[in-house]
Amino acid sequence: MTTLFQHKTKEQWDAIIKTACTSFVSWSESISLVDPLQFFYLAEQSGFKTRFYWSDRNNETTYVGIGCTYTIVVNGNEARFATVETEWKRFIERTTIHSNKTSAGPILFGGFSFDPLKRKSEQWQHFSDATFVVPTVLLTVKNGEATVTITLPSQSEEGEIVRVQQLFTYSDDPFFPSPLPPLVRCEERGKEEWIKAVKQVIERIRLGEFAKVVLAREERFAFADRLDVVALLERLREQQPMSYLFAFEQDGRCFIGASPEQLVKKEGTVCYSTCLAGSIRRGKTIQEDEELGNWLLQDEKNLQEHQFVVEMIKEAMAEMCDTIDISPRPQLLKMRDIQHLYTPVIGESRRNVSLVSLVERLHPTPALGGTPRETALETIRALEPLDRGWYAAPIGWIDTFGNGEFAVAIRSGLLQGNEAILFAGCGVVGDSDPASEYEETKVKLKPMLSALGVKKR
Ligand SMILES: C=C(O[C@@H]1C=C(C(=O)O)C=C[C@H]1O)C(=O)O
Repeated sequence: MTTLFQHKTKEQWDAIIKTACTSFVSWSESISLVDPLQFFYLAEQSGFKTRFYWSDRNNETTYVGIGCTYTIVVNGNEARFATVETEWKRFIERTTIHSNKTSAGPILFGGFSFDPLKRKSEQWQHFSDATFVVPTVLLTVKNGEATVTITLPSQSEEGEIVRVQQLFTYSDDPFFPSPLPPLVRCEERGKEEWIKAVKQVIERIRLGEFAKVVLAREERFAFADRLDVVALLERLREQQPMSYLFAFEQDGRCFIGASPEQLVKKEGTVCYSTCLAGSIRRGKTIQEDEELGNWLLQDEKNLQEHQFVVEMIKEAMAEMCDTIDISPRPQLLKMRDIQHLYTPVIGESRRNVSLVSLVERLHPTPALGGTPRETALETIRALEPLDRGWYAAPIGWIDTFGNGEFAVAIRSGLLQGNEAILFAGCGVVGDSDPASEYEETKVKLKPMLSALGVKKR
């Protein structure tokens, strides 16, 4: 065990890099346990412009990525999933990997946009339809053990190595996230327009055009000062311990959230997915909470919304898996601010089924798009008064063995300087009531709002 690579001299680094006859070199070492957030914080201190944070909903795996040695960017609808997969394979072929553990090594981390056919708005200009990075420095914390993986081009610039070294020299500094600045303004955008869209969708469902469409909206918040991603992550980690925590930051813009929804996870041939749709707030007392939960478990409208998701995920998993296991009825998933109908799915994947092909097949499920998928997407494109960008889309990681996990990036927002843009949506079916759907989006904004310290509006 070493403390964060401090022992390595410049000559030793040079020796590792220069002996590689591939384009990239990656090596991993165990280090003493470090708070992943402190590591994330160090990136800024050392002047790296790209960083990401990921921890899964069971807190089994946390990744912090700093810098970017390799980037995959795809714009447009054509083959964005296949391109990410091919480019990742190409990268692995061109890299010498020194790692003493099978579970440690470089990963590819990134996300997709919800709908590449939607015209990109100004705020999402810097987020492509697929952006994935292999970080220069990766911290992996798995089951209480920490590993650092450094990945560099074999022709690394002198400065790059110095910067990585510098990162480790800061590593013992205490970390002080800045306090969150007070809210100065909030903008509830297009409430009337959104409610009108919900009404239109309800009418068209009743006419039999489609069965379910998810409509989302955004709210904008301006603060007195710059928002500190570290402070926000620290609060999300404390307030939403059962969620996927994610942040992807490039050049001062950060997409961040705490999502309860797994899209898919692959571990060897075992695949996991979840159906999550149908929602109600948490009760103020234990009794009220139970009553609300029981109501949700029996409410026809919510069960129908949920069933569309179950049917689609079941069908997709059955195509990709030899066997699947899915419970016959939903259970409750209780998060801090909201409870959902929840049905987990497990499958044994067919040969040659990759994680990225599962992501492609599953996105968007009717929990975020609708049923049937294509008509729902066209309706969202035409009626929804916003560009979702990376909201409601897959975000996650893949390792060199093809294992990895993607969450659905909901309960999320985009941070830029003093501003936060938050997103929330809900499934609309024939029996939906526009005013209640609007209230539901308010509940779904709560996780990000509480993390931002915004209480009553
Ligand atoms: C669309 C969101 O959430 C999705 C929609 C749900 C619903 O309609 O009940 C529940 C969980 C999520 O799949 C969101 O949080 O923004």
